Parts: sequence; structure tokens; C-alpha cells
Amino acid sequence: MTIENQQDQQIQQDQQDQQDQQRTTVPVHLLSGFLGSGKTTLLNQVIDYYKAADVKAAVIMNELGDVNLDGQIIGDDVPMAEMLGGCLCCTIRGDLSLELKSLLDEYKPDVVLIESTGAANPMEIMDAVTETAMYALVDLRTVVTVVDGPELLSRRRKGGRTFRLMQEQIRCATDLIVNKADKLAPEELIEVEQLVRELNEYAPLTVTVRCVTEMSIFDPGRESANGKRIVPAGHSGHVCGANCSHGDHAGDEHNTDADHDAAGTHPHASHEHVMALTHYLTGPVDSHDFEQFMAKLPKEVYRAKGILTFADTNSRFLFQYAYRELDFMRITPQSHVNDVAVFIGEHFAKGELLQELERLQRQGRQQPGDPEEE
Ligand SMILES: Nc1nc2c(ncn2[C@@H]2O[C@H](COP(=O)(O)OP(=O)(O)OP(=O)(O)O)[C@@H](O)[C@H]2O)c(=O)[nH]1
Repeated sequence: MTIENQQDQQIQQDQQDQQDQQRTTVPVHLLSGFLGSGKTTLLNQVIDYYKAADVKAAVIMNELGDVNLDGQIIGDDVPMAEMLGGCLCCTIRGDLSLELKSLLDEYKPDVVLIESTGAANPMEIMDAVTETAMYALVDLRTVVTVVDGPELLSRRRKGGRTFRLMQEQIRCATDLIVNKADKLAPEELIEVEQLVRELNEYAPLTVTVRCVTEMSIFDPGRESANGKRIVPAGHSGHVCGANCSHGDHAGDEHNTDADHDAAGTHPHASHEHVMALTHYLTGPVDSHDFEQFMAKLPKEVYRAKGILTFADTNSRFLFQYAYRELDFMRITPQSHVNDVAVFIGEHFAKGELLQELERLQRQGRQQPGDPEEE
């Protein structure tokens, strides 16, 4: 055999090895986007899409609060790891690789979906996912950022850290979904699209209502977005989505080397102002009182969710609150779940909220005909 023939054979073997590895590599899709933008709404549809295609999906859900309420919406036939009480991109970032690895070992999924908290900087999560790639065959295939259209416009007017975090999430995306188009006037939609495009000119952009979109982004056979393999910051190659490279953000709070102190910890200034209050309820509340309470929430609380028992209906409900809109869904939990309410916002008075919740519970305990409480 000539040297040329040997080289050809080697190239063919390398290509075959690469294809084999791609077939056995588990694609990971990261769903990013600010609090309440529609990540769980999207996640549900992706799960349905995989179920219909007979693709076995596993989910990692991260919540800032101590309970995973979104997990209640997802059927218990979907393997799920819950990472609670911290943010994947910093406080519990180190656990992600372990969770991912044990999910892969235990359930052998065809694909993994990670829903991050809305306060997370996707770049750090990407770093953690790709760390796992060192000892398991995983491939971070996409970073899908769900953009809350109306909220982005309103945050741009205000500026500040939250707007910067939203910008970061957009920059890092390989795919962009501009959601809540139903709440945007046509000229506002154009404004949002322009703004998103300024931040990330390459990622395919879809405008949606309730994240309804065709699912080719999540197609198991799809190559990495833009034909690129996603490589984490600090490693060789491209950082993440189209526009995101650490050097681009000089002056931003999150991405410079100065963010990393000598011990290698990440102060993550970009969302340390975001706080969560988790409160377990010990009894039912009255639905009207609860709606009134929610209507009066301070503007600093921009997201809330929970599970409640309403005294006046004797049913359990999952509630969702995002940017002053409240939704309820009647639920029948399959396993034991507590009544709980989680509030997420910036610098709100936790004590006042707790007092109000206590009052709601006292009122809920009162039977009809009981004397009114002060
Ligand atoms: N009007 C409107 N509401 C929407 C749309 N998409 C989602 N919502 C609602 O917005 C709220 C938040 O949606 P989720 O899917 O839970 O958002 P999320 O990003 O997972 O929220 P976090 O987990 O808190 O970060 C829910 O009440 C949804 O029903 C939309 O396109 N238009």
C-alpha cells in the first residue's frame, strides 16, 4: 500500500470515528432567558415534541427558590434532576456536572434539556456543561434564549443590572425566541427585534406567542447552531453563541477576568441583586384575598409562583405571576407537595410580604360565620 493510500485510509477511519462518537453523544440544550420570559412554557412543548418522536429526554431544572414548582407541570415520566436553592451559574454551578453525569448514567437519555434560572448568566452554565464533556459524551448543542419582549423594552428604558443580564443572555444565544409578542404593538415588536439583533446578529430569531414555534432547533439530528461546536469560555475555540466572547464585554460586570478572584470564585455581580423568598403555607387561603394580595405586590417583585389550597374551592392550584399578570392552573399532584409561594425580585421587603402571607393564612383558617379578625 502506498503512503497516500494509507493516509486516505486513516482519514476515512477518523471520519468514521467522529461520526460514531456524534451518534453516541447526548445533545444538551440549555434554555436561558430572564425570569418569567417563558422558558418552562417552551420546555413543555419541547418535551411533547420529543415524546411524539419517541426521543427519551431528561431534564435538569434549576430554581433560585427551595422548591421546584415548574417540575409539577412536567409529567413524572420524564427523568428530572432538580437543582434548587441557588443559581447554576454560580452558587451551585459545581454540582451541575455531577447531576448531569448521574442523570446520564441512570436514565441513558437521548437528549438533555437544562432550564436555568432566569437570573443566570448562561455562559457559566455552558462552562459547567462542557466540563462534563470531559468525562461523559455530552454535547452542548444549543443555548436558546427566550426573550421577554415587553420586559426587554421596559428594562432598556430603566437600564441597570437586570438589563445588562438580559443583554448577556441574548448575546450568548445560539437561537433566540422573542416571546410575548401578543403584548407588543407592531412598532414595539420592530424595536425589540432591532435591539436583539444589535446584541446578537447571527442567532436565528423567531417571534412567538407562548413560545409556539416549530421545533427544528431541538431536532436530535441537528448540528450545533451555526455549524459551530459550542466551546466554553476559557477553552479553545468559539465561546458560545454568535456574539458572545468574553473580550467583547469589557466593562460589563460579569465577564472579565477580574470577576474571578484568586480562589477562583465568581462574585457574579450581575444578579446578586435578585432575591428569592420561599414561604411554606400551613393551611388554605381564600382565593379572593389571595388575588387582592397579589394585585398589591410591590413593583420590585416581578415573579412569583407557588402551589396553594384555596379554602373556598377546596382545590389545589399552581399560580404563576410575571410582570403583574397572574395565572392559575388547577392541579392534582401525584406525590406529596407542600403549599408554598416563591417570590423573586429585587430588594423587596421580605418581612412585609411574610406578614401579609401570615394574615392570608389566618383569614383562610376562619370558617364562615367566625367573628372577623382585626
Ligand atoms: N401574555 C403572555 N404570557 C406568556 C407568554 N409565554 C408565557 N407566558 C406566561 O408567562 C408566565 C411565565 O412563564 P414561564 O414559562 O413559567 O416562564 P419562565 O421563564 O419559565 O419563568 P421562571 O422559571 O420564573 O424563570 C406564565 O404565566 C406563562 O403562562 C406569552 O407569549 N404571552
